[in-house]
Amino acid sequence: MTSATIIDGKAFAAGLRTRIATQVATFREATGRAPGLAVVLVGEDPASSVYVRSKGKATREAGMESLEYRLPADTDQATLLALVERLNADPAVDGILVQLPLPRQIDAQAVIQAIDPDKDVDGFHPVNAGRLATGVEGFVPCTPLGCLMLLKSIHPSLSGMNAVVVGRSNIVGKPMAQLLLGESCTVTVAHSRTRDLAEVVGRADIVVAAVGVPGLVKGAWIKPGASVIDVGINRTEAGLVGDVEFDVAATRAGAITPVPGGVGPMTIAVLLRNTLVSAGRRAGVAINEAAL
Ligand SMILES: Nc1nc2c(c(=O)[nH]1)N[C@@H](CN(C=O)c1ccc(C(=O)N[C@@H](CCC(=O)O)C(=O)O)cc1)CN2
Repeated sequence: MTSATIIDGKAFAAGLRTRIATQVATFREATGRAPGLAVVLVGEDPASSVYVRSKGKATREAGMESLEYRLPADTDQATLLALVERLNADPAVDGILVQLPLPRQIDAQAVIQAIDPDKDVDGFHPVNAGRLATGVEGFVPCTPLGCLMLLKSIHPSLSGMNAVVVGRSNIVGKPMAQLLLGESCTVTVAHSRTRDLAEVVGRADIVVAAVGVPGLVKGAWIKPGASVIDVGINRTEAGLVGDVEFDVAATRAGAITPVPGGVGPMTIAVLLRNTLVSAGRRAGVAINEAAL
């Protein structure tokens, strides 16, 4: 029996997108132009193509300008870097995003590092990782910031809570840990070499699972009443599943995100938020971030 509150990320993201659209309209009145987001897709990975299409649609629905660049799968690194340089120099572009994963002939780190950190609305550039780690204003990666927003909708203060992040990727695990530390949580980052994961997870008031292994986090490990955020999006024969064994976890957790409809929709909504914030900073127009 499900006893947990199911955190409706789809509804939360829809509300965020509406609030963003309101401030985009104000920005347009003040500047006479729309915030611009450039999205670059290399190749035809089916999931990436869907995400890029969704980003373009959401960008336009928020009243922003969407610039889409679709390059063939055999694009070489120099061509991609030249496009990034062009976008860096374009005053109509407030945010640049190169969809990941990239084909193997391209060094993703080199591409990320070529993006102007002040247009890096993905928050993947090492400058933005450093800003997050040191508490300086920058851009925070969309998925972990979306997870934090969902958590704060349940617990307005996270101070003093034990948080366990399962996964140590640069895109989710590490920035998630930094964000939770910034909220005064006691943070543990668990990974593939962690001993006794069950015991580590069992101590957590907050569990964020971001490993990409279907059902790795067992429901029986969850401390009764804990909040569980499942970042996993795994395509299996049974359909789309997360990293958490949802059915059992939902009988123990206080609150839990579903897959799909939990964290996923927040990724695109936060991308729009970061683009609006970037446009505001670049144009010297105040954006009310607290109202987003
Ligand atoms: N440059 C980037 N690349 C990638 C990112 C990113 O943030 N920046 N994240 C992911 C993919 N992603 C956005 O790009 C993304 C993933 C999932 C969803 C989403 O809404 N998921 C739905 C399920 C959709 C489905 O059926 O596949 C859900 O969980 O409900 C949106 C965006 C990797 N690459």
